[in-house]
Amino acid sequence: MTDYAIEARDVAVTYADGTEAVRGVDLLVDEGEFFGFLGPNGAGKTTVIKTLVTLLRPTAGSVEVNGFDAIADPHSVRATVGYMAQETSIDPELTAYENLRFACDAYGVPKADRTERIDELLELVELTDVADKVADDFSGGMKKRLDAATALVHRPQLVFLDEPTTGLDPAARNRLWEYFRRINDEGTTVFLTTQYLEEADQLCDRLSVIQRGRVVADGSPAELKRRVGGEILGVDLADPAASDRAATVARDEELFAEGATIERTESGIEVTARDARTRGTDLLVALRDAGIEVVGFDVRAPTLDDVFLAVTDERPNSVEGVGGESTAAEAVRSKPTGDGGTVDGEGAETGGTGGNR
Ligand SMILES: Nc1ncnc2c1ncn2[C@@H]1O[C@H](COP(=O)(O)OP(=O)(O)OP(=O)(O)O)[C@@H](O)[C@H]1O
Repeated sequence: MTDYAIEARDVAVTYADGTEAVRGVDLLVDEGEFFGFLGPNGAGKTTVIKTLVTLLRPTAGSVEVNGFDAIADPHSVRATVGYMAQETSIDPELTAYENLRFACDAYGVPKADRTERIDELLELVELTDVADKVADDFSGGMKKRLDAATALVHRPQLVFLDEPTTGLDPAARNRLWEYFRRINDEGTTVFLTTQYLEEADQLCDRLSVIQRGRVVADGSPAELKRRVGGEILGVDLADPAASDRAATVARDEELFAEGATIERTESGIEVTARDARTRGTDLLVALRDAGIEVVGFDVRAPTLDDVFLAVTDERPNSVEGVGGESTAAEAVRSKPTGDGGTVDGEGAETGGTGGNR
């Protein structure tokens, strides 16, 4: 047994059609941690989750979940995890209550606990009033809420939530966040993927970012934001078409510290720099001297959106860094220690195998 809820090393998954979905992924998640797993569409998040919950067998590498070997002992893994998949697992012909009772059966929840557990979960996901209605009549959001509840009936040691709040309105999302926090506070390890970076920021102790099947960054939200390399100065121009010229002005080596990045935006430019706040007014003066009219500006701390865009290089209209070779992407990718980082792995030839929960 380890103290890790998840210890995955050098994991590769190649699908039967030859798609190398995951390569050389290392993931170490501590017991009790609230862990976020982010990445663009098709990066390999669901493939990793399915491997961790034993629905897919890795092509290479080792996976231990809650101290059990996922390849040699998948049943023990499944008994100790909950999994809320992206695609619904609820039965549309059953009522909300019946779906939860069915999940209690499937997960072996003691009979004496079931009524209280189901009532609590129905209330949590705001379905108490429709407990006796069939799920087929539910909206997409209601189905999602019911789905989340079914993954939690057995109070698993570790729960995988694959985009659990997609499609929920903010109030329902907030209620789920509260519940996820509460179960995490009670000791449940949470492994979350989400398309809402604010959600990851609010909830997660630590994050990994996966891109094209490889982990490209990890750290706490605060660490990752620090690695963006300073604060972000946004400048709005009267004529956004002047953003090229404005970027050239901002690239002047006299202006910002080494490592700054300048990017064009729809309304002007954005400068990410350690000294963005103190040197911002110098940039405004330089722009005025160049005959470029500024209509607004602000300085803000980086968000996880900035981290994500920097690390995945997906921010449009990116302009090269100034006065040095470092860019925001490189800064975020560089890690102080070697654990949990990117490891090159060879794709093996066998495809993944499916299984049941
Ligand atoms: N059954 C499959 N057979 C072949 N390729 C697959 C299969 N499932 C997924 N893939 C491919 O593997 C890669 C990773 O997919 P995966 O669903 O794990 O990504 P993801 O990060 O979860 O994406 P999303 O955010 O869109 O759900 C993609 O290129 C995808 O097309």
